[in-house]
Formats: sequence, C-alpha cells, structure tokens
Amino acid sequence: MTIEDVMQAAPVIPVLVLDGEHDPVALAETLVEAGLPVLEVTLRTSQALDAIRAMSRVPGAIVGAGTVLNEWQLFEAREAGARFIVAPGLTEALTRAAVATSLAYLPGVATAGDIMRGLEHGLNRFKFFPAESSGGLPAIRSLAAPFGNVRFCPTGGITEASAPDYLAEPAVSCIGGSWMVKKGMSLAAIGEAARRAASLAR
Ligand SMILES: O=C(O)C(=O)C[C@H](O)[C@H](O)COP(=O)(O)O
Repeated sequence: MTIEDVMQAAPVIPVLVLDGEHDPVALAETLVEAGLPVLEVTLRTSQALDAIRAMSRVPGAIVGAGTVLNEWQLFEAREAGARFIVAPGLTEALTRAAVATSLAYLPGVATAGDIMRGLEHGLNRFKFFPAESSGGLPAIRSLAAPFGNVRFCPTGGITEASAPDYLAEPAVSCIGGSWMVKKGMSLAAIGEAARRAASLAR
C-alpha cells in the first residue's frame, strides 16, 4: 500500500491518542463502520503498539503509527503491524530509514525547505503540520504553487467546522484530526462524528 492509497482511502484520518478510555478494538470497529478505515495511532501512550497490533485485525481497518520520531520507533511500529508511518516533522535519519522500508510514509512539513528535503528523497506526499498554526489554507495555497505535484494531509487544529474548506483545496488529498475522538465522548458519539467526517466531500 502506497501513501497515496492510504490518503485516498478516506477523506479524514482520525488521530488517536489511546489512553485506555475505550477498548482499541471497539474504537477501531466504530470508526471503520462509520466509514473512516484509516486510523493513525500515535505512539504517545504506552499502549499504542499493542493497540496497533489488535486494531490491525479489525476487518477493513488500515492502521498506521503516528508521532514516529526516530528509526527505532519506525521498526517497532512496523513489527506491530503498522501499514503506514506518520511523523510530525521531516528528518534525514528517519526519512532515510522509512524510504528503505516498504512502508507508506507521511512526514510532516511546514516550510518550503521541508518539502524540498522530502522531494530529494523522492517523496511528494506530506502531512502539513501543525496546519492551523502554520498558516492554514493560505499557507497551503502558497506552498502548492511552486510544488505542483505535491499533495498534503493537513493536520493540527482542524475542526469539524473547518474541515470542509481544507478538503475543497486541490492540493489537499485528505486531512487528519482528533475532533471525532475527544476525551469523554461515548462510542456512539464517536461513531456519529466519524460518520459526518466520512461523508465530507473532497
Ligand atoms: O504528533 C503527531 O505526530 C501528530 O500526529 C500530531 C497530530 O496530528 C495532532 O496533534 C492532531 O491535531 P488535533 O486534531 O489538533 O488534535
């Protein structure tokens, strides 16, 4: 599976910080059933790798690891069954390691220099992070102008209200966000928010 396949599989990628509030398998089933099959499990909590392992067995789920900061975490995530890797930024060491594996890889960029470093490694799909505080849609439009075949997955600060505008942008393939899985939400509420996210047009 290429990173383009991952980005085309759903308009919205839920960014999950699993802290034990919900059973990871039940959460994955809820999101997949609602129409959001691509799940980014951030390696920010101790249960993330076990959750990737368990959630990967949910039929239809495309489970990846987020907040991957170094080569070691890349290999741990791959071993746990992650099918794609998301990093908040773009570093030489991690990018070299990721390109050497067959895993789909989505590093974060926020500047033209970041994008150029990615292009030098043969990448042209990037997370735009942190999207809102890095300039939002105006910044994406400015960056898309010189980099015609680059596509973005903006993430960071996107809400249910701002999501449609991001998805309407030609350089945006999909968006990431945590608004459909906030603390204190029941699985039913998560399912409803996910269904609304899944129905967004791009
Ligand atoms: O650490 C990473 O690698 C990340 O994936 C960062 C997340 O994309 C954002 O924290 C999600 O942003 P919100 O939707 O504003 O919650």
